[in-house]
Amino acid sequence: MEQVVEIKSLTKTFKDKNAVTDVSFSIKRGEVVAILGPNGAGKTTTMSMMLGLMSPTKGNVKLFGEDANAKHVREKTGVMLQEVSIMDGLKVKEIISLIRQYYPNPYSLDYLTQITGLNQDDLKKRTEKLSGGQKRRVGFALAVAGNPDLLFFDEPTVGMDISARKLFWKTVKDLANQGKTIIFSTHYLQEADDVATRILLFKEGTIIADGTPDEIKKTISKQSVSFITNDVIPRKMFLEQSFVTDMYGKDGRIHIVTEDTDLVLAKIFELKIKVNDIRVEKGRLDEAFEQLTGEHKEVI
Ligand SMILES: Nc1ncnc2c1ncn2[C@@H]1O[C@H](COP(=O)(O)OP(=O)(O)OP(=O)(O)O)[C@@H](O)[C@H]1O
Repeated sequence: MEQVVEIKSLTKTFKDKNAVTDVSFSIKRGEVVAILGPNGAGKTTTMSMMLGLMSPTKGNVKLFGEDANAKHVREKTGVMLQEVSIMDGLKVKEIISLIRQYYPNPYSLDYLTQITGLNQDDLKKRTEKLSGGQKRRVGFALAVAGNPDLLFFDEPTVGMDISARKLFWKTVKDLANQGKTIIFSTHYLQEADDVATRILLFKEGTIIADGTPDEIKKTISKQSVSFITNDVIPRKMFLEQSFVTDMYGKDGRIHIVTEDTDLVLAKIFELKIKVNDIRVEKGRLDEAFEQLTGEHKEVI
């Protein structure tokens, strides 16, 4: 299958701090890739380099086998950044029409209004009079206007209300079904789980996991048993059990990460530990995220 994005040994250093360190990956046509990671993990920096908006300190980026700034690469690429900046002084309809003109095979204005939920009143508004949420809808329309093969969205749903979000993801799925390649960053893990065919998980400037949401959940996120207790938990004894892989406290609950929740429950009952509100949890993406990025732990 055609490689749309190829990134080799990408590094970006700001003063003497590495924001991105030796990152390599490629993305094929039709993939929907979520870029996840905690704040400061290097997601935006990587996206900026992919788009040719920032030059790498080392390594290189190819989009459609060429430089991201090449004219016909730009014609095939649509972008919606975190800060949607739209030219003031124009009506929404005028700016969408203006952007459509740059492209050889743009979507119709009707299609763009339908997929973004902009109504006739919105189209007549001057861009500086738009609310934050309306601005994002316009930003989305502008990103898609040229009927691009490759779309980048940096935290696209921040500031969108629930109906705008729903419509946005429905459209992304429709665009993916048309064979478009889509790359987005988000802090809403459910969005990645629902929409992405692949997740790239960043931490401290490197990729620490790369796979489908199911692969990431299955291979890394273990099952766990969690509960509330006032008893002293024999931590060392639990950690010595072959089926226990981790144990930690979070939000007043003890979590025992395991390959076999039945054995953990049996142990709890055998030891007669007084526990309340027992929850047995199978792998979830947020757990995988927490385990992989180490964002959850308190010492117990
Ligand atoms: N222009 C800059 N100058 C100096 N340091 C920068 C610059 N841009 C980013 N950084 C640093 O690079 C690191 C990665 O930042 P980046 O914005 O790529 O993270 P991110 O994963 O997108 O985070 P967030 O989820 O908060 O948007 C951070 O430590 C950040 O402080």
